[in-house]
Amino acid sequence: MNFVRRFSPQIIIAIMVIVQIFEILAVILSDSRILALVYLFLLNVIITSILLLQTKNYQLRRQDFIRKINDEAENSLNATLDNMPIGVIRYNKESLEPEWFNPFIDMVFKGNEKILGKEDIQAILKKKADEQYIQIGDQKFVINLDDEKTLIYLIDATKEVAFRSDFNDSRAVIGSISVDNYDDATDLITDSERTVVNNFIASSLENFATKYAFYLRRISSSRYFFLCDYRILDKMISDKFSVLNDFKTSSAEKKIPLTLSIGVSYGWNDFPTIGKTAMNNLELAQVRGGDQVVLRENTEQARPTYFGGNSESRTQKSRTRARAISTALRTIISEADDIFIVGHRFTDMDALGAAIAMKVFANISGKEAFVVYDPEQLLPDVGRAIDKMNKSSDGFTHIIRLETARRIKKANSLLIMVDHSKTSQTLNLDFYKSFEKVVVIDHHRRDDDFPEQALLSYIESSASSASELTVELLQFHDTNARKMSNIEASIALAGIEMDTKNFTKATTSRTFEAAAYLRSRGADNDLIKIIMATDFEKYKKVNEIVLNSKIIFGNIALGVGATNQKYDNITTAKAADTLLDMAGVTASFAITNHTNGFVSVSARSRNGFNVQTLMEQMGGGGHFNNAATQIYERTEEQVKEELIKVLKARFEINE
Ligand SMILES: Nc1ncnc2c1ncn2[C@@H]1O[C@H](COP(=O)(O)O[C@H]2[C@@H](O)[C@H](n3cnc4c(N)ncnc43)O[C@@H]2COP(=O)(O)O)[C@@H](O)[C@H]1O
Ligand SMILES: [Mn+2]
Repeated sequence: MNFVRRFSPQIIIAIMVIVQIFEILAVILSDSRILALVYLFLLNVIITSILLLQTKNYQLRRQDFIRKINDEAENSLNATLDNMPIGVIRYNKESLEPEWFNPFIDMVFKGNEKILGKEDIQAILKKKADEQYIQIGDQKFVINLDDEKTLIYLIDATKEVAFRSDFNDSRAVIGSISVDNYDDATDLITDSERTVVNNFIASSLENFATKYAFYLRRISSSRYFFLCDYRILDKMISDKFSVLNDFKTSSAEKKIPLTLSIGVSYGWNDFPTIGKTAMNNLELAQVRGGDQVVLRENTEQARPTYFGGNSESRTQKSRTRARAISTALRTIISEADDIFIVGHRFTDMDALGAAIAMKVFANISGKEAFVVYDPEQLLPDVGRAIDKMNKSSDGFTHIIRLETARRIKKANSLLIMVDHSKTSQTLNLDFYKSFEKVVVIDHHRRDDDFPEQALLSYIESSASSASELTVELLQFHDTNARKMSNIEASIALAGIEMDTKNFTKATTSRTFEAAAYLRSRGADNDLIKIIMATDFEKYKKVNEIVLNSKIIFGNIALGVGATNQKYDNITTAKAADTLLDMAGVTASFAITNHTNGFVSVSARSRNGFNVQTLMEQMGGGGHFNNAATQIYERTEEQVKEELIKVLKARFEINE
């Protein structure tokens, strides 16, 4: 009864009064009832007609009204599209040509003296796929996409981005600086010379602080810390922490062999944990060989970024640390039921030699110890060494297979990881995970994939080999309780020989001391030669890679295996070793298809060329001049291209 609402109450009362009057008149004036009924009928017809007319008028007026509202809405939508600070673009799905856009888009693009074109649509769609803002002129826009209607909405986010960047820039940064090699460099000098060194360090670091305007504080002659915000850290990152090089160069000019290790962390609030992360980063920078910055945000999932690392590790002259580690290790071993020792995957001679030295160490402490190997990952020379051990007169040699180790391991057993510190490189990840107590002894630069709960870690990247490190620990623990057998000493010496390429690389006086100790324990050169002998067919395969090599960038040798052939680690490693022996070669790389389905790269270098960081960029690692990587789902050719790209970036060659 909508139409009734159109009459006001006064009109309805007036109509009803009139009707009432007419009805009274009709009854009074009519001579008969029939006539009265006729009058009343006519009256009803008139009233009904009035009401019907009223309804029709109302409906017509209502349609006009709706039409008017629609017109107004459309006008204001157009006005909004024309005036709102949001860009709308419709594009052709196939050609990506723009079909229509609102005046705002016209204004943004014209303001930048551009006409919206297909390439702009492509750029917008790409940015959207990368979940990024698009920058047009000085403005930044968030992109919203309606795929179905091929509509792009660009929402101005310039202020939001600026605000966010201001916000991020104000994150707190804590840095911890340590001068590498300070103790050794100042050990034997006079007090006045030491003052010169201290002044040099202080003034260099003050210059660093003034250049970037951060707060620097000295803790001791070789330790400093600094505070700043992310805006300042960002500048240091852009300069790739040039302070490392500046410091190294000017200290070399002054004939002071010093470098810096810096640990930096940043984040929101929680300053104690930012500081703690910075300290952990500093430790990581030092064990990776120093002369570098390790930067990691103070969040669980953040990964470290490395800068520098362009110096080879300096030998720690002092053996105090080795003695302290030897003592700490003795305590840990004495608290365990028994000891299991593992090397890395495809355990090599150095890992086996180190494991055997650790087995003897545990035996001297009165504990039963087992060297674990995996027959599925057995290198020929390691296989020969294990055979020799098993045939020796020592009886049960305690060199056991992985499956046996799994069976006999106890809840309170200790795992010693030798010659590796990355959990991803351990002989068997599940076996590693089954231990609550872990010790790590390694000569590789430490990486982030480090065992979380290591009770003790002894990482000395300046040592030639893991065998050298463990033999040194053993020397501090040598008693008459249990002596190394001839075969054990031979295998440990074979480990040192393998990693030093027969004492031609990475040796220090400590390497020769360890070797001399092993000789005194009966290490036998003939036996070592038999164990380390090269298989004739393997030798031919090494040559296959060497013959298929060329010199790139003037002094880099790059050898590639035959595409239809598969090679094992050692063949690839030996090819890289051989290539490095060529005259004028500073670094060598061998790329092959590995028997296990990935593409393998072995990298070797000399003269201060860091191949570790190169291999890290390609997902691998290793040491400063002996590194490698394994790459899945790529061809040899693709890996070669990637390596060349990484080398170009190293040499700052633009494509
Ligand atoms: N993914 C990785 N992450 C971190 N570090 C890695 C990774 N992959 C390899 N590495 C480390 O890189 C170096 C070099 O490895 P490589 O395979 O090129 O060479 C090693 C052995 O294959 C090789 N080797 C073993 N036996 C012999 C032998 N009889 N003659 C010649 N060469 C041999 O020597 C390298 C052993 O190096 P070590 O383990 O550091 O002692 C290496 O450090 C990997 O751990
Ligand atoms: Mn090894």
